[in-house]
Amino acid sequence: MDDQILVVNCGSSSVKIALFNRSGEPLVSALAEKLGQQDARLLPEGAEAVDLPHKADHRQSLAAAIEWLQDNGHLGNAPLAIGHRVVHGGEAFHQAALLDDDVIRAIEDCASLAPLHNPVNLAGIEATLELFPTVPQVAVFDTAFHQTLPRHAWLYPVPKRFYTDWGVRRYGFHGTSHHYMAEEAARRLGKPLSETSIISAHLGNGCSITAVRDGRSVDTSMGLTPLEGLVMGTRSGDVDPGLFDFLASKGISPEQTHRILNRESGLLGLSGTTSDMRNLLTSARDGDKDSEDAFEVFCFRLARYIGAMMVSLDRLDALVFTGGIGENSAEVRARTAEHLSLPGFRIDPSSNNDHGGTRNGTVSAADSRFKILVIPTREEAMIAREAVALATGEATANQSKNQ
Ligand SMILES: Nc1ncnc2c1ncn2[C@@H]1O[C@H](COP(=O)(O)OP(=O)(O)O)[C@@H](O)[C@H]1O
Ligand SMILES: CC(=O)OP(=O)(O)O
Ligand SMILES: [Mg+2]
Repeated sequence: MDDQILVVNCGSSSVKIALFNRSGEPLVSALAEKLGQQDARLLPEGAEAVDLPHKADHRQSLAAAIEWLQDNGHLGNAPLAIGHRVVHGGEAFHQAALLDDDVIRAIEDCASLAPLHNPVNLAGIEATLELFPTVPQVAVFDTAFHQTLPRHAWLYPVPKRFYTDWGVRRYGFHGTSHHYMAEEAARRLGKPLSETSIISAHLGNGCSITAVRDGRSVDTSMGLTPLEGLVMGTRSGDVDPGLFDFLASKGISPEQTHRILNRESGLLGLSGTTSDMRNLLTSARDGDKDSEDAFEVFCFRLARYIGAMMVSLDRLDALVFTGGIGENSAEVRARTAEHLSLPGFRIDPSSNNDHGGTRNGTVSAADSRFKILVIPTREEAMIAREAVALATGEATANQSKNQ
């Protein structure tokens, strides 16, 4: 009972927790949502929703979620190890790290680069340190997998001192998911990871795309912060930097611009109604022009980035779709592939409609120049794996594969 691994993923308005056994098999998970609101609640997998304290914050929700796991017999006195998703690790972390005062300070130092993410990641860490002071805790960074980017891919063409003085560069995010995509694609293709080259499109609320060459991240769409790149639920992705000046001339402050580009743009900004792709597709099918626009811009920009990622590869074994949108939206995959007929991506409509369910995730047509795969992401399982490895010095069965 005391060999479970607890994984904590504190997002901007939610906390996801998941419990795994020591060999990395999932046991149970729960989502605490609407944090800071009147109706904050805990949604345990396969069980009744539980009300959280009025306007519960991350710490209170996490404590309530852990209590639920214990009261319902899923978790003993304490887990064997705890793994935390930490979004920004700057240049300090090329891999996961056991939490100590120095690591916590380094995460605090990166908070200004990921203001929506790192402070809540730290709140989760503080909460579990308080509850389980003797359990080893591990931080798994979104940025770590991208520390292999070549210099030409991470340097921005701005005065060099911005990098040397302030660390202004491309870091990249969702690395845990892109890393898993590369490993899982390699497994499905029957190749070693070190000989597998893919383009991985992680399309959730946040969206990013990564070129993985022979198992290493070589280009990625997110940058200094998780705002650059693709269109997202509420984030704009790439815009003309001239927009900042223009908005300032209209009396919009830098703080307002930050809020608009992070929270009021993307699918929400264009549709005017929703940041959620599922709702957007329903409105677009009902003929709502703004939702159609949002869908079209999302797919076009994604296709453009897929083309751009090919520049960093000398061979492409598969284009991989993942995340809530990538795994579930046949429309997004089909429309994106339509823009990519010149390089030779072709979707097989019937496999695409069942998300590759009968073909081991393959949704490309027989005459497609490149394989197209749908692979469900397993960020929490990857975090559990890293936590076991660091806390116990053991590699799990999964981890020794493909290396
Ligand atoms: N069946 C579906 N069709 C289209 N989009 C979907 C579907 N299911 C989920 N999504 C979309 O996936 C997105 C959420 O992705 P997810 O990876 O769960 O988010 P997060 O980044 O918060 O983990 C939302 O835009 C949601 O509408
Ligand atoms: C880095 C990032 O964008 O994360 P999320 O998709 O969880 O918002
Ligand atoms: Mg996600």
